[in-house]
Order: sequence, then C-alpha cells, then structure tokens
Amino acid sequence: MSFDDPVIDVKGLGKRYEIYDHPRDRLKQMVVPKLHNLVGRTGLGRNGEAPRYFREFWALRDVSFQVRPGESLGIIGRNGSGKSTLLQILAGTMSPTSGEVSVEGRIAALLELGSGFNPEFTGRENVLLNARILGLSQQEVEERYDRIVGFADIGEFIEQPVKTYSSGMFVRLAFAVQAHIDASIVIIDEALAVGDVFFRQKCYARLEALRSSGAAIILVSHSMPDIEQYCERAIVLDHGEMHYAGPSAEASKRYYLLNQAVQPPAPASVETPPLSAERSGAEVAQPNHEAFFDVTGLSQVSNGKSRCTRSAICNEQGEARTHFRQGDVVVFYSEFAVDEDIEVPIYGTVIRNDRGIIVHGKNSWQVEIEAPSFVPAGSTVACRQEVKLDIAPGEYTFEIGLAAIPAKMWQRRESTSHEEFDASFRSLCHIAQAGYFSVGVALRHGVSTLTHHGVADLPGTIRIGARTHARAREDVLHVG
Ligand SMILES: Nc1ncnc2c1ncn2[C@@H]1O[C@H](COP(=O)(O)OP(=O)(O)OP(=O)(O)O)[C@@H](O)[C@H]1O
Repeated sequence: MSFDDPVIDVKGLGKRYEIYDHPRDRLKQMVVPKLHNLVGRTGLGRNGEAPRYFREFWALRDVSFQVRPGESLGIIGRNGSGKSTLLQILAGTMSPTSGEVSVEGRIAALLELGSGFNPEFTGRENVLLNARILGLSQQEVEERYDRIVGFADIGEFIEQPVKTYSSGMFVRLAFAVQAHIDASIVIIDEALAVGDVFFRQKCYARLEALRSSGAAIILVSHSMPDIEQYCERAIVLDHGEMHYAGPSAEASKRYYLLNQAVQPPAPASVETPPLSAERSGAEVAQPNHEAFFDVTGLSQVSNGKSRCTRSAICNEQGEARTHFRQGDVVVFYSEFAVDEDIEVPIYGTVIRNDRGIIVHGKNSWQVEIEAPSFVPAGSTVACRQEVKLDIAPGEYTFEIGLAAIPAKMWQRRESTSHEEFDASFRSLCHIAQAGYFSVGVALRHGVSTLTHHGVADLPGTIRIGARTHARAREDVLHVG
C-alpha cells in the first residue's frame, strides 16, 4: 500500500433497520417465515412470499467516500441523519446492509469512551488492560504508560477504582489510552466536547500530531467552527444520503442552509412590492432571494394582527450567510404584515449562545434611527438590523420581534425612561427560534486570529509604557 492509497474506502454503503411496531412482531418474524419455508418445501401449503412483520428504514443509502493518510474528514448532519450509524460501521461494530467498506490499519474509535473499562479496576489496571485490548504489545504498553497517565493528568486518582471517577476523569483517561495506540485512523464522535477547555486543547494538539504523522481523522461534530478548523473536507448527511461532499467551509454552509429550510427563489410575480410610493420611515435594502428562510413552520407569538411573512440572514451585501467570522457583520432582515393601524414600529433581535445566554439584544428604540410614525392596517413593515459579530467563535441562535409604541413617546424619547418605555411597549409578533448561525475565528492576512477572549469583545484600550528608575538601575549596576 502506498502513502496515497485510501485507508478508508466506502462504496455505495447502505444500512437498513427493521422497525417493528410491536415487540410480538419481532417474535413472529423469527418464527413465521421459517414455518412458511418449511410448509413450502413439504408442498403442503401454497408457496408464496413469506410474510413480513417489520417496516424497512434506511438509515444510510448509497454513501461513498475515501480518506487518505494524513487527511481529516468531517461528518455533519442533523440529528438522525445517520452519522453514528456510519461511524459504527467504520469502527467495525456494525455491519452494513449493502455496499463495501474497506478500512486499512488500526482504528482508535473515540466513540463510547471508556466502554472497555472495568469499573472495579483502578485507573492503572484499566490503562494496562485497555491498551492491550486495543492492540499494543506488553512492551509497548509499559513504554507508554507514563505518557498516557501524564496526558490524562488525573493525579493520584490513577490508583483508585474508576467507579469513583467523575465522568470528566473517566473520559480523560479513556481518551489518553486511545490517543497513544498508534492508530492509523482516528474516529471521533464529539468526544472532545467533554472535559475542560485545557484538556480539549490538549486533545486537539494530540490529534494534530497524529494527523501530521500520517493518521487519518474522521470527526463528527455539530460544531461548524470545529469542522472548519480541523477538517479539510466534510460530508453532509441528510436522511441517510450524501447531501454534499467537499471543502469543509462549503459543507458547513450547506449544512446551515439545510437547517434553515431555505426557500427557493420566489418567482418575480410574488415578490414583495418595494415600499416606494407609500413608504414611510427609512429605505430598507432587501437581501438576495437565497438569503430568505421559510418562516411558515416557525412558531410565532403574535397579537393576532401581525405576523412575520419573510425573514432572512445574510452579509452586508445581502448574500445568504449562516457562517461568519469574528468581526463580520451579520444582517437580519424581516418583513411583517400588520392588519391593524399601529404607531411607531420597534424591531429587535436577540442573539443567544449555545448555553442559552443572551450575548446581545438590541431594538430600534435603543439606536438613533428614522422610523414611521404611523403604519396603517394592511401594510408591510420591513426591518433590517446589522450586528458586528465581535463575539466568541461558536454557534448562536437568534430571535426576532416587532412591537409598537405611541408616536408621542417616540418624539420625546430623549426624556423617556426605560420604565416608561416598558409600560407603553406593545409586543406584536415574536419568533423565539428564528434561526441560527455560527462564528469562526477571524482571518487576518490569511492567518486565523482570535480577536479577544470570552463572550463579547468590549470596546476599550490598552496602553503600555515603561519607566526606568535611576536608583534601581544603579543597584543593578552595583551588583554587577
Ligand atoms: N437500532 C435501530 N433500529 C431502528 N432505527 C434506528 C436504529 N438505530 C438508529 N436508527 C435510526 O437511524 C437513523 C440514523 O440514526 P443515527 O444514530 O445514525 O443518526 P445520527 O446522525 O448519529 O443522529 P444524532 O446526531 O442524533 O446522534 C435515525 O432515524 C435513527 O432513529
């Protein structure tokens, strides 16, 4: 085998599950077809198709790809798209229904970390046993033991039974063993999401070292920044089928578009008329058609007289985007149909991180803008908000909302308190889970750069000066 030959070669892979509506159907399926065949052979009965008591479900269909030494491939897809099934087939713990899978070399499968550990044994005993099971010779295990334990860094717990470990310690030890077995293929299923950030950094550094020494890496993750950062290529699975295979940046875009249920470009005839003759307030630039996502399936909390008819997420040029970099500007655009007269419309968005924490929320009351002072029933309110993403890399959701306040209050907003505003503010329509996007690290001169640490990049300055004290210098000189 040459260095360029694939270590993983998957051709036309399919996996079919049998779904039984009742447990008794499983039993019938085990017995009845056999009886049927028997009766058929004896010629006592009619020899037709044996009855079937299950429904077929294809978790994977016609999946093909190759991975070469030193390559890293990302696998992405929504829940239930077939990722775990694919990994289990690659790891050899499940057999495919159709197609061919060829895997060359030793696999480190970081799938169910620690599943080979015996809870009664100490960490030390489990390392020695597990490393042997994973293919190291006794001599190799002894040589690497200190490195493995050093990597796990769980201190004196190594001499305790693993049943006393926290889940984090357990995973650290299991990962440490897998990362030192000289695997030529490393399969990871979001295993790195566990453990603290220091340990995660160590894991990624180790993966990078394994990859540069020629190991092939397969990483399954819902984190698009991780996929983009660690994989050159990725495949997007959708309902068990390969929706896309190619560069990971493009794959993550396809994945987000898939999730946003993007509307096909609307025919010209149903285009929303520009707010021209009757327009009040500011001119609101519309994004391109492909940036719009389908809001019909989203749950809207409305006063019954307003509803969001279209919504889009894009960049400043109006191009569809769901993946951004730190410092980029995201544009949220929404249109609302109002079936009652309202005074000043207020539009706002809220951005939350993957832990549900509000990272940023702002509405049009909080910025100096021009707004219509009266919107008659039957109008469309178009809103566009731009936000500079000076936030941490990660995944975010956004919510959008429209409200109204009396025109009188808008006119004297300089002197209106937050409490007064809150009391007069009338919510018209709110979508709590409008969509999501991801933020990756910034690129400066082609080099990935973390612009700040933490959730938000707060405006501020840093100054550095140095003062040399004559006395201190003399002292130093005397000492010399
Ligand atoms: N043993 C099984 N019997 C029947 N259906 C199954 C079985 N295991 C998985 N499935 C179905 O196969 C599909 C793919 O499952 P799989 O676990 O591979 O998806 P996944 O992409 O890994 O999802 P997740 O992101 O939620 O882990 C799902 O619809 C799942 O319900």
